[in-house]
Amino acid sequence: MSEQDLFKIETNNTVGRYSVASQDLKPGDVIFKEAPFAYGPKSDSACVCLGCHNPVDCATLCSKCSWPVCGPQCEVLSVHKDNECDVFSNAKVKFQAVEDPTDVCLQYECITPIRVLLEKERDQKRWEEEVSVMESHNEQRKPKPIWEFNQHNIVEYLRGPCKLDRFSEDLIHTVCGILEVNAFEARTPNCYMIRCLFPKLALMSHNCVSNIHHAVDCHGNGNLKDCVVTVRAAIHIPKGGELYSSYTYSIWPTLVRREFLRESKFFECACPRCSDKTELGTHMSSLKCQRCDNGVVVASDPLNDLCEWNCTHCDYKTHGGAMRKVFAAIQNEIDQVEYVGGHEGIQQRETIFRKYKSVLHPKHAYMTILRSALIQLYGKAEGYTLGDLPDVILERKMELCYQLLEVLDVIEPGLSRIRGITLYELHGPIMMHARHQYQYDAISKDDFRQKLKESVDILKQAVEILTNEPVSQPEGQLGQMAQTAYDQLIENFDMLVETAY
Ligand SMILES: C[S@@+](CC[C@H](N)C(=O)[O-])C[C@H]1O[C@@H](n2cnc3c(N)ncnc32)[C@H](O)[C@@H]1O
Repeated sequence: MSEQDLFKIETNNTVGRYSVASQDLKPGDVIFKEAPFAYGPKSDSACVCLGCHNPVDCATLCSKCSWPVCGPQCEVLSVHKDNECDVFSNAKVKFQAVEDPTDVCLQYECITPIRVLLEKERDQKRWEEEVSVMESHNEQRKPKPIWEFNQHNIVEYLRGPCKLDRFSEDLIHTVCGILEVNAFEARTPNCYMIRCLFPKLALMSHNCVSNIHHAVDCHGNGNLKDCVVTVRAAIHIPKGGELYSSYTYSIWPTLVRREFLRESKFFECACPRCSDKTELGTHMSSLKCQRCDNGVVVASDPLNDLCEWNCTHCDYKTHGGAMRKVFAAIQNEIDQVEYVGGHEGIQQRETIFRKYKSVLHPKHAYMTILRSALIQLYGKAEGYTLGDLPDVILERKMELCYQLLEVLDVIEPGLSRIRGITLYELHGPIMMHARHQYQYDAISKDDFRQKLKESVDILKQAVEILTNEPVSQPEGQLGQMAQTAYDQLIENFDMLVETAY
């Protein structure tokens, strides 16, 4: 079946163009695959190689244009050679040395817009049909500081020193807007972030609970087919059902998601999750009431950021503005430990977890974010590998996984990457814990067999999700590992039961 059969484009006054399924879709069905129109460094990028997009120290420069690359193998990659390299070398625009190559490098702001503009000239048809019609929100962006920033760092730079004055100011601003509103992040094989303009993927409307799954397969070989996205149904989608992706981090609370969408995508999200005081029963925005101890504090009108927040049991009330401050403070605390790994990372996150346990609903977004990080650390951090963990920590890891999955089943249903990873993280502790219990005579052989089967079933679900991920990415590699582990477990199941004691 051709991809045109799987979705079609419709239009309405609220979202503009959007996509609907043109037939019933089941989880995992490939809706389409596409190569980007262009890809390149993100806005606010640090210095990266202009061929493979890995970070560089800027000591090695392209022999033709003198902008940063890893070496001769990267300067000849088409994504650089056929784009900015020509422009910079013809106009003799040199890269200005930077003190710290890991800082944001303003000179890089122009790279991806140049690539879009040059691709427009090479592929006029795709530009006209798929890209020129994209939303740029120029009118909303004009009064914002970003417009002036782009005028100075991109528009004037391209039309002046880069001698690209064949592109009008309006067109360059529109390209900047198209990128800001429509580009998706992807990771290079070394896991560095770039942005890609996928015109079909950008047709999907936003919903804070998405029903599609997209995975970008990036090989770093520097041509356009290098970064192909595969879009699948994450859950059952009936014929005529709208296809939704999520433009935000799904584990943020409503106030934060809506603010992000307002600021960067220029619309007020009113999806069912945002409209519901309880976030579809997850309570990812709710606080525990400090006055009555029985109720939870929820927004009276979640689509109004400044509404009153009330306790469900007593007359306690507060204000959306105050809640936003509370969320910002907690987010800040969590951000501070973002890169702290190992024992320290575990201790610091557990401390924050304990601190907010009596304040936030157990499934609150920030408790969920902490859970997700702790799950990754327990079982991997030094001194905390799965074989090292005592039962009490195995139990902690299982509890964290089950609680996280309860939330993910609602906000990331079906074939979502984070569900796959969490299921994978859960299967190991179940198996390990059951073996210990059996060895201590705390459970019978039949119970052990049952627990082992539960673990294998969970691993199977992880395999079904993660083997859809490209093997160029860590999740795809995890999928391969999970598949091997699953095959071995199935083959040796009886022997494992017999020899575990
Ligand atoms: C990536 S584009 C999606 C395609 C776009 N509708 C079009 O016609 O080109 C994102 C823009 O679509 C609109 N949009 C997407 N989802 C929306 C939603 N749930 N509510 C309102 N507007 C939405 C907003 O204007 C947003 O900036």
